[in-house]
Amino acid sequence: MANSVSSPSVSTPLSADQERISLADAEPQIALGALDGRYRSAVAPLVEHLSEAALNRNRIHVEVEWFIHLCTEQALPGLPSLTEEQIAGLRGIVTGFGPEEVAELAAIEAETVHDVKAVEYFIARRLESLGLAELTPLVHFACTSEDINNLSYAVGIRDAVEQVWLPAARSALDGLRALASEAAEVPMLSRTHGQPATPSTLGKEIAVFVHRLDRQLRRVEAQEHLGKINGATGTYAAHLAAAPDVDWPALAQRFVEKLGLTFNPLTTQIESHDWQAELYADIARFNRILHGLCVDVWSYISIGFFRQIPVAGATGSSTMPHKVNPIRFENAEANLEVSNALLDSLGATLVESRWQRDLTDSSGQRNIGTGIGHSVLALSNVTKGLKQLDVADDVIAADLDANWEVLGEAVQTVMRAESIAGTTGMENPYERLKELTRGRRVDAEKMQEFVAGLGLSAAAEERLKNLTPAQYTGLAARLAEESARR
Ligand SMILES: O=C(O)C[C@H](Nc1ncnc2c1ncn2[C@@H]1O[C@H](COP(=O)(O)O)[C@@H](O)[C@H]1O)C(=O)O
Repeated sequence: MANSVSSPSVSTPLSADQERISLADAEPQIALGALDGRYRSAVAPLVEHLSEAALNRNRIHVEVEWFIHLCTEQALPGLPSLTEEQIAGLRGIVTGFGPEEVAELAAIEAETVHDVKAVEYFIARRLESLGLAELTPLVHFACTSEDINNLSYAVGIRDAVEQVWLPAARSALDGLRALASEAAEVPMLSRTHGQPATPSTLGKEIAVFVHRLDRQLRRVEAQEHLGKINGATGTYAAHLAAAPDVDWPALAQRFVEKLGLTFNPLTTQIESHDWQAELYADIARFNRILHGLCVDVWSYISIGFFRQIPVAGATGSSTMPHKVNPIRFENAEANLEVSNALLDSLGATLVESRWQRDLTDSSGQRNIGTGIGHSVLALSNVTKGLKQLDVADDVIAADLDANWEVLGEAVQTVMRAESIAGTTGMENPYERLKELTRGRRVDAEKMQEFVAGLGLSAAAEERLKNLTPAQYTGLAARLAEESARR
């Protein structure tokens, strides 16, 4: 039979010949990325530490402190002692670095086509008004750009993690701890392989995540931030050429430690970035565990174990008015995945550099803020999502009551103990319970009838007669409570 479907129209698409207002040229600029667009408010605190402007402010900070350090240490003949006022003036270049200065620096960089050289010229411009014009050669003295960059990144990453990521992670953990404690005694059917298994409590299952996330968080807290300032190939060659009698490694170490960093004594041109890879691996592992939590909570919501508290005025679905969707956890899942894609890539690529350096790390590191930003965004959504959950004890209880066969494990284990204690008739406990329960639904009556017919000792029979799936939770409540208190 001939095809009766007519061929598609070849008329011009509707918008092709229509003029549109350019979004790319709009002022103020429209963000390309989601973090600077719809999610800006959740990640704005990171701008202080990991934006390009913050990197430049940190570069100015490092250059200025190096200038002061060289004077304080009298590293070169002829260096003056700086007055308090001059030191304050120099540090004022850092504190006064705002939007106008960002634009000024960008204009200098447009000429130098070298970002760190632009910072050097920017500082030099300001020395005159501080009465320090004759010390212009001291700016960036004996430094290669990476001396400034590695220290600036280390300061920025440290501050971003300490002041933004860790507090966000701790907030999410506080929410989880509260849930673990609230649901510590709520018995819940477990599902291993997705099939009914020995019950637990909802709180204990959440506490497992708290415990795991907390361990990763402690690794992040303990992370060292390494820095170096040893010249173009890590040999202090220029330093020694200019001032042979100075103990430059010791002077450099004092400087790095003054910045609150750990001294790296041996490098090529670049700080090796191994500590960054360690940090990103730890954050990525934290992200992965949190992703697991989001998936589990999503699934518990889906089977009704959590009810979501509707937010006044909010809409679930654009067409199905009854719905409250678990969007906070879904958003977090997606952002944790994006975060890890970047953090994994950074961790893998930053630790390699050809010979004494290549510049791939420079371009890669521009994405640190985005990598950490997507994790911060996910954390903020998890924290919000947890606040909108209500434990549905009734649904969880009904699920448990429909699965008495999970007591099979308890009965066969008691029978083994009875057999060892000398009670007769306890042969083949596992096999007998398998016959009763495997792949079958067993209700309370059937299970109790089975137990009564076993010939157990009076004490064991009493214990099993009173056991329900809801009571067969072992130490789950205690484990959850102890963990929530830690
Ligand atoms: O102290 C130095 O500069 C030594 C030099 N190595 C470099 N070290 C650090 N930065 C350098 C280097 N080379 C270039 N650039 C400048 O890096 C910027 C790279 O820009 P992007 O690709 O956007 O990250 C961009 O601004 C580049 O100009 C060397 O020859 O070994």
